[in-house]
Parts: sequence; C-alpha cells; structure tokens
Amino acid sequence: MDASKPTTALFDVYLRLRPSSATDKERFLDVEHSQTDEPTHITIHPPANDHRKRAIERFAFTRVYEEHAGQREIFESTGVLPIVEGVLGGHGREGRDGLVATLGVTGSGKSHTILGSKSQRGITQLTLDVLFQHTSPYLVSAETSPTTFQSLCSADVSEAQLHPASAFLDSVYTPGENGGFSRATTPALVCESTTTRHSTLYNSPGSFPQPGDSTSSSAQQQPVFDRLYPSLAKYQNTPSRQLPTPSKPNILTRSIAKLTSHLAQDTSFLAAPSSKRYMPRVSTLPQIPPTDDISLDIDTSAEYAIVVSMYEVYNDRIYDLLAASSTNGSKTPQKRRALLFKPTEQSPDRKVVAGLRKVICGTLDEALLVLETGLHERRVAGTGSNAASSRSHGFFCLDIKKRRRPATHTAGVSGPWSSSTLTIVDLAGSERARTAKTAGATLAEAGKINESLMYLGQCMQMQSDNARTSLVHGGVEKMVPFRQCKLTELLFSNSFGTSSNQHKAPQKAVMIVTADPLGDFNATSQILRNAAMVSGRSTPVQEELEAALAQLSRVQQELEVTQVLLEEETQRRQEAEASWQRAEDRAEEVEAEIREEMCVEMEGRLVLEQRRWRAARDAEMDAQDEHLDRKLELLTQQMSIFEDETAGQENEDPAEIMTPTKVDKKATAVHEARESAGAVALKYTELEDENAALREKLAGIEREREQLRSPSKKMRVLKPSRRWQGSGGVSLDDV
Ligand SMILES: Nc1ncnc2c1ncn2[C@@H]1O[C@H](COP(=O)(O)OP(=O)(O)OP(=O)(O)O)[C@@H](O)[C@H]1O
Repeated sequence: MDASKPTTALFDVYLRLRPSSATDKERFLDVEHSQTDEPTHITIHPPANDHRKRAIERFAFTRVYEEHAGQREIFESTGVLPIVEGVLGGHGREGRDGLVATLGVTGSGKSHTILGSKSQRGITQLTLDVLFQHTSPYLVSAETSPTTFQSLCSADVSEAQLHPASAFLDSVYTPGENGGFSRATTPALVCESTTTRHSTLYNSPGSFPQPGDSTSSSAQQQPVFDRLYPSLAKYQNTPSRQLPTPSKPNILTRSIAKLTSHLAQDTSFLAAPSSKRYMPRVSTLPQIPPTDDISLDIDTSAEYAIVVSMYEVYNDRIYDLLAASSTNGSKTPQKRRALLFKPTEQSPDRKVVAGLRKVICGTLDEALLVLETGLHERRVAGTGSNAASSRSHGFFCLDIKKRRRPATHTAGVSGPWSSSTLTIVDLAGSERARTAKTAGATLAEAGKINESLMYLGQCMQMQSDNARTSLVHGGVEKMVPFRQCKLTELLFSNSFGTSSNQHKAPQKAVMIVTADPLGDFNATSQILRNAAMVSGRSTPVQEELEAALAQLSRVQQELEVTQVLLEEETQRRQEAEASWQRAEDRAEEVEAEIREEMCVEMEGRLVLEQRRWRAARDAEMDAQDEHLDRKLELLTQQMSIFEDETAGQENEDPAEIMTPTKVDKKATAVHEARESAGAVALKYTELEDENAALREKLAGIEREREQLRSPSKKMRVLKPSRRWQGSGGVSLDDV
C-alpha cells in the first residue's frame, strides 16, 4: 500500500449523549445495546409531526456513551491516552502529532467534555495532569537554565515567542501603571523580580516587559506568581495562600462561568474582558476525577519540555488567546492582530500558526493557570440555546519537546529537540438562529460558525469517501477541499502525509461528537450524518446503501454501454437512411433513364408500325386497285366482244343472227358484266371510306406522339393513356 496516501479514516469517532434538562420534548435518539460489547450504534427517529417524512436513520460510531458516562470514562476509553503516548514518542522515537476534538450542536456538551465544569475536569485538564505526572522527573527547567530556554526558542519552528510560565503569568497579572502587557491588577501584591535571571529573554520584539520596567519594577512588588506560589512544589492547593476574594464574583474562567447559574444570563463580561484581572486560584479549580492510577508509557531516556499555546478561530481569523493585548492599560479594548497559518522558514513543508505566544510550563498548576488565562480571552456569549456559548473554535495546543538526555547531570551532551503537538479542539456548536434567538454580531458569528462547520462536514465526508474508495476499490481519491476556511485548513492541512514528512504523519485523531437526545433533531441529525461517515465504520444501512450504490454503478455502466451501442446503432441507421436516400435517388434516375429509353424505343416501334401499317394499307389498296382494274379490263373485254359480235351479226344472216340462244347468252354476259362492274364500284367506295377512317386515326396517333415528346410528360400522359385505352381508344399495342 502506498504510504503517502491515507487509506483509512482520519478520525475515530465517539458519540457522547448528554443528560437533557428538557422534559417536555420527545426523545428522537435510541442507543442499540448489545449483550457482549459496548454500544456502537444508534437510530434516530424523525419527530412524529415531521412534514418531510424522513426515514429512520442508523449510525455507527467507534463507541457510544450514554448520558451517565462520566469525564474519567470518556478520557480513559476514547483513545486520548494512546494519542498522548504517541505525542510523547516511544523509546528513542520522535513523537507524532495528535488531535482530539469535539463536534456537536450548540449546548450539546462539547466544552463540558473538553474543558470540564465547575466541579469536574475535562479532557484537557486530565491530559495535562497525566502528562505532568509522568514527565515531571524528566522535565527541563526553562526558569533556571537560560541555555535550555535558548535551545527551546531556537528549536521552535513557528516564529513563536516563548516564555517561561512564571514570567508570562507575572506579566499578565502584575499591576502596571500604563498597563503594558498586564491586563489586570492583582490586589495587594508586593514583589521582587526574579525574572532578572532571564533578562536576555525579554529583549525580543513582542516579548514580555523586562524586570525593571515600570510594569514590574516596584520594589514593593513581588511577582504575583512567586507571591502566590513561592515554590513550584508549594503553590498548589494551599488554602492558607488563597487570594483575597475579589469584589466581583470570581468568575474568571469560561468553564466556571458556564456553570454559574445566577450569572448565566449576563455573560457580556466574558466577551469584553474587564481591565481588572485576578489570577485564578488553583485550589478552586476542580480536582476530580483523579488520574493517579492511570499509567502512561514514556521514554525515560529523554528529557522533555511542555509548551502551551492557545488560539481561537473567530470569524474565520486566527487570534492568539495568550497574547496579552486585550486592554493594554486603556479602557478601550485594542484591536487584536490576526495570525497566519503558513509554512515558515524553518518549517517549509508544514503549515504552522506563526507568531503565537507560547508558554513553557514546568508544572500542572502553571499549565492550568495558562489555560484559564487563555480561556478568559475566548469569545463566549449567552444565547437562547446556551448561557455561555462558544463563539469561536478554541484550539489548546501542547507542544511536547523531547531530546536525548545527557549521560549524567554533569557530563554529556543533550540531543537536538524534536517536537510534536497535541491539539485539543473545542469547536463552536452549530446553531439555528430561531432556536438560539441571536441577533446582530452574535447572529453574524453564528453564520460564520455554521459556515465553517458546513465546510468541515464537507471535508469529513470527502475524506471518509476517499478512505472508503481506497479501501474498497483502490480507486482514485478526490481532493479534500480543506482550504475553504481557516478551521478546515487548521484541522486537515497537515493531516495528509507527503513524501517529505511521512515519518511525522499525524496519528489517527479522536473526534467526540456530543448530542442531546432531546435536542434539535434537524441540527443533531446533520452532525451525526457527517460524523458517522467520517468514522469509516459501516452500518448495515450503510452496507445496504453501498450495495445499492454498487448496483447503481453497475446499472450506470450498463447504461453507458447501452448508450454507446445506441449511438452506434443510430449512426448505422443514419448511414442506412442516407444510403437508402441515395438508392432512391438512383432508382429515380434509373427509372427516368428507362422511361426515356422505353419512350425512344416506343417511338421507334410506333414509327415502324406506322410504316408497316401504311405499307399494308398501300398493298391492300394496290391489290384492290389491281382487282378492280382486272375486273374493269374483263368488263371492257366483254364489252368489246359484245360489240364485235353485234357488228358481226349485222353483216351475217339475220335469222342466224337472231337465234334466241345467242341473244340470251349475250344478254346474260352483259348483265353479269354490269353486275360485276357495280360490285367493283361498291367495293371501291367502301375501300375509299375505310382509307379515310384510317387516315383520321393515323392523324390522331401522330398528335398524341407529339404530346409524348418529354419523358416526364410522357409518363404522365402514358398512365392516362391506359384509361384512354380502356375507354375504347386506340392502344399502343393497337398501334
Ligand atoms: N455530560 C454532561 N453532564 C452534565 N452536564 C452537561 C453535560 N454536557 C453538557 N452539560 C452542561 O450543559 C451546558 C452546555 O454545555 P456546553 O457549554 O458544554 O455546550 P457546548 O456544546 O460547548 O455549547 P456551545 O457550542 O454553545 O459552546 C453546560 O452547562 C454543561 O455543563
């Protein structure tokens, strides 16, 4: 298999159902239970009054957690721990990037899962706890070792500004005359600078104020962090070291704010941070569930540094949540500077959020304080769906820097730093304006949130399709359109291994989809549809769908073949029609030629017949004439004989002459001659009449022939001629 191509889904997708507060609504989601295994399938039923008549849908997930599932169960069994181990890297191996994210409709429990609540820790805090528990013996100290700090700075490829946690917290919470980088004053604090030992660290542009600056140089002041937490080991959970209770309710964190019901409706202070900032007390942060019994496999031959950074994607722009620029001492909040997600000089084949402020944390408490500080900056607002709804996609990043430890503390050289990042993402929830009852800027934010989640859904679908295509058919993968918005760019840009960064290909990510089974059916079903597909798991419904799709594709192929055959047939038919047309034309031509030839032949025969007829007529007339001539000659001879005899008698004996026998004979001969001459004359007259009739007929035939001169006319005339023949006229044959 080609390693440069992802062949399976990028995510393992888990579904977590939240206990619903709504009692008046109908439950639309059912979990399918199995006797042996954990539940993995759910079905959703459209509401009874669904006018769209949608079908019941069935979805599969890596695992489904029902309402009673606790934070620890989610943390332990969703695959977060293997991801953390992967980020740390095994013995002698570099770590690989990991991603844990939540996805769901607004108010479905994403932030609860990732960031916890007032009483319970979320995945982020639990991860930090486990991480520090296991790595603390192997952590380097950036506080005490400028060389280590410098090496960490130069190993970072993201053009980031690195700061030790104490310096960062001091700068954020130490009161400043003109504000500087301090966003809030911490009451009654006296400090002495301990940061002088890192003076060189503060000279870089955009770095925190140097000790001695007006913001932190008061002789009466002690850095807040040092005052509150005199030693890293002691500042944790010391009730006697609690800060004075601030005049405002201590609602400094977003997660705490969300569970503070009496302030739930008034969340405006979260969106526009107050100029006063109080450092949150670690002891007030939730401690449960514990993680002491969780073990992690780590490389004990290495030394580590844990670097925390946080940013949010708000209105499709990236903002640093640890950049202390909200107020800068003035009352009006400063405009925040958006950061770029791009390849850098030191990271040409991999995009990073450039210019982030990163904090090197040596302990869990430092990390928790940094987390709380960042969450304070994150945009939240009260909506109709959630009293403290995230208005941005929050990214909490843990860079695990790792290098080979020197053989002894005193001798040996440390190896170069390698770095891998665990990114924990709390996505903003999709929301419908009608349900969320948002307006103005909050509505516009919702538009951007929904848009980015729509693009995320598209990318997830495409990626899932690709995974299935390459797995099932080995087909060509489609390009996942992850450049459509910042969110998808951040989530997917580095997910696809290239030949140059193959060894650093990210681990399979964990996506926890949260849903309220009594919530908004439309929004939830859409999220489930996107997420279930990305899991790459196949449900029977999906199998049926795939079978149907395969069938469809077969039918389509057959259709294509049929279309090709049809086209060929059509072409053949057209050719045949053209050839038929040509044949018809040719037949017409041949017919015309034959008609012409026939006509010529007919004319010839007609002429011949005419000649024969004339010859016959002439012969008959000659014969008649001859016959008549002979008769006339005979008559003339008889007449002359008669006259000769009469003249002889006049000269002979009258008695002799006047014998009766002789007289009778002569009279009979004369009578016969006269009768014969009358018959010949009658016959002559009849022949004359017949001759005249024949001449008339001949004249008629000649007229007709004249009319038959043109072939086309001839044929038109020929057909009627048959009628003419039938009606008793003269036919050609007659002629
Ligand atoms: N599994 C759960 N158990 C107890 N409470 C929960 C659970 N899930 C959510 N809640 C509560 O429901 C409320 C809303 O949850 P949350 O803020 O986590 O929603 P969300 O999905 O992050 O919403 P948004 O997208 O608007 O930020 C909170 O008060 C939270 O504590």
